[in-house]
Amino acid sequence: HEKIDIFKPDTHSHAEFGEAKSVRYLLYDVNPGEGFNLRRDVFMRVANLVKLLNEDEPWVLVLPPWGRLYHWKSQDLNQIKVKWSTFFDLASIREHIPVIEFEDYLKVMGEEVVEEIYYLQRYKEGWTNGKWEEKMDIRECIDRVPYQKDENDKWRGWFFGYENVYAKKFACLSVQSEAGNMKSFLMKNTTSRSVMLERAEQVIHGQYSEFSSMFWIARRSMVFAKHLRDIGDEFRKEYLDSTDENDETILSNWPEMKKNHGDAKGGPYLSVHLRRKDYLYAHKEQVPSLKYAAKQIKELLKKNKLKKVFIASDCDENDFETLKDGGVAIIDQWIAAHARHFVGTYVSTFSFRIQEEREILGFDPETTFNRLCSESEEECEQPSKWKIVY
Ligand SMILES: C[C@@H]1O[C@H](OP(=O)(O)OP(=O)(O)OC[C@H]2O[C@@H](n3cnc4c(=O)[nH]c(N)nc43)[C@H](O)[C@@H]2O)[C@@H](O)[C@H](O)[C@@H]1O
Repeated sequence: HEKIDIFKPDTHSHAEFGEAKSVRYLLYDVNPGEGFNLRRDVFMRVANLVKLLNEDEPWVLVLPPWGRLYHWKSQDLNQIKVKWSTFFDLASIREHIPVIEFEDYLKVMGEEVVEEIYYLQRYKEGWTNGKWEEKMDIRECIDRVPYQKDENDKWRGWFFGYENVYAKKFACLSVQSEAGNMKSFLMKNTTSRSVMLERAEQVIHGQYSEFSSMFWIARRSMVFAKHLRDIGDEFRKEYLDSTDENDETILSNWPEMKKNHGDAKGGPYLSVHLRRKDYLYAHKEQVPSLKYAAKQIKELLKKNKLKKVFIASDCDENDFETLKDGGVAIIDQWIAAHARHFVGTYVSTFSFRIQEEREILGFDPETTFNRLCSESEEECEQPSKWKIVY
């Protein structure tokens, strides 16, 4: 079973670690309230942790099936146990680290089990003396945790909708840490074949922030699945006169792809990410009315000498048909990422992911780091420019 071929021959082979070190599996999950695009950010942190672990031991990251997402409202679609390959190109991710789908992990284990779970939580006492200090300690659980021991001493909880899965060990771990610093904890304090970090969003990027190449390597490896890109490309061609050849947005294998700002021209359209729903009350000071959004869009079209606009939105009118909600959102992002000029919504991670995609494609940052303003803002601060680093 261990021989499942997820280690690319050119990265880490089992032999490199000697026969004594058998493969270990890292699982993780995120607070159920978090949206798709924040989850992608958490993936990057955990992926880089696995990258670091692989310097010393062969670890494989188990990709947490998508499902039960707060924003995925289409009722008639079966939206749990959704594989990562539905949305992402696993071969591209494997150029960075070894990964495996949860279903395949269960097959490898031969039993529906996770050996140990650490439920990450904050420190009860908060930050002491106001300064950040890296630390982690096994502590009593602060919140009521969604895992309980059954009569056979098996820990039961939500394992992505797989009902028979259980854990052998469970503990709460208070953390104030960069993801990368979990490495020594895992190597010193755990020995089981599989370890799960629950509430993985508790660890931060740290030195692997947007400003470092490590962040961007993980980000670049998250290539969208080809079947979704194809739908987006078809749409661009048919309705927006946009092709990669004309727009200079040809995607190559990410480790070889290195673009300069301004290399990409983009399709002859303006793209807008117009976030509505919860943002209408959560960020009401910074989110425009539809009328004011239309006014800004008209001005931008004129200024950029463009005639067409592509609007990605979570507004109710969208007809999602039979595509899964996550799939539609990816196609929206893909199309928005290929426009000559982009304007997003204040602090939306959905907009941030589009901006990163445009950095990878090589757009001039002036065409990327923009957002819509609300009529009530006196000063409409534009997003910071998180430029790609190689
Ligand atoms: C700070 C963060 O704010 C977050 O929202 P935010 O950033 O907009 O970004 P997301 O976390 O992705 O949440 C928005 C979700 O709404 C849908 N959605 C938003 N915009 C569009 C769009 O243009 N087209 C389509 N098709 N779908 C869209 C999509 O399912 C997406 O995952 C919270 O969800 C996070 O958990 C976190 O708290």
